[in-house]
Amino acid sequence: MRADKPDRQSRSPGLRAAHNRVIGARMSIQIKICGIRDEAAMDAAAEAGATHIGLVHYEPSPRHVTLDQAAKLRMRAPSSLKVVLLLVNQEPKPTALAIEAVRPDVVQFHGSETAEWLKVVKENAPVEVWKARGLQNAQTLERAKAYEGAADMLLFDAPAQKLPGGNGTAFDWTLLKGYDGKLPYGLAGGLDPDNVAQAIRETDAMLVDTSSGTESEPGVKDLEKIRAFCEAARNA
Ligand SMILES: O=C(O)c1ccccc1N[C@@H]1O[C@H](COP(=O)(O)O)[C@@H](O)[C@H]1O
Repeated sequence: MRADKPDRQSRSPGLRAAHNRVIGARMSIQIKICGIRDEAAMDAAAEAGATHIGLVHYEPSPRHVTLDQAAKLRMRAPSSLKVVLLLVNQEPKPTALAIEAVRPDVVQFHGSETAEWLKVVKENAPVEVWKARGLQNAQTLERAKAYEGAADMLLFDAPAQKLPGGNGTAFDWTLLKGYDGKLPYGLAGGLDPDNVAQAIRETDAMLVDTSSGTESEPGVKDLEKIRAFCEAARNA
């Protein structure tokens, strides 16, 4: 399923998959490069055809950017890129301040935020809301349905480790074959230029997201890997 289909949320997963198989070649996957910390990486992502960049505002992460740095990158972002602000378990006031300072297109909640909390954010700010979920088994997939009506998209990632995300580990994508929820989903966790095409072919994800897989070391983007990731995703 791809985001540019207006009826995507009402289509059953079985029909969605069939739809992708029939016209997938004409529809484009959305590509997010997360952990952007400077303009060179942002420009490389835009030139390579990424649709989204992620700015991680989470101090324990090697990709952390301050609100000031995030706001500057946001202001200089090319119009082809949607800017995603990544937050982890922020209290209501810091969340509101972060959204006001950065003015992102999307907020990605990557902690244990509840559906009720996401609804409050959506009611108060003109942003798209994504909820990341670490996927362990069929039960965690089922529990993700709690975000229907609260989030615009789910982002399935590997279960949390040292960090809640950004650990460079993949999960068992076959779990997603059992997904029968109403929300569209994106795929994250250990994606890199070598496995992203397979991930797109084997799942019904509308977006692929990479952080570690496009770095030379934690927190340092590799521009060549960004290009290779986008090319592999576009050609999948
Ligand atoms: O990138 C981070 O440092 C990060 C920190 C805290 C929460 C999420 C984080 N990143 C997100 O994690 C997934 C997977 O990343 P990876 O490709 O496996 O490194 C992705 O959604 C990032 O946006």
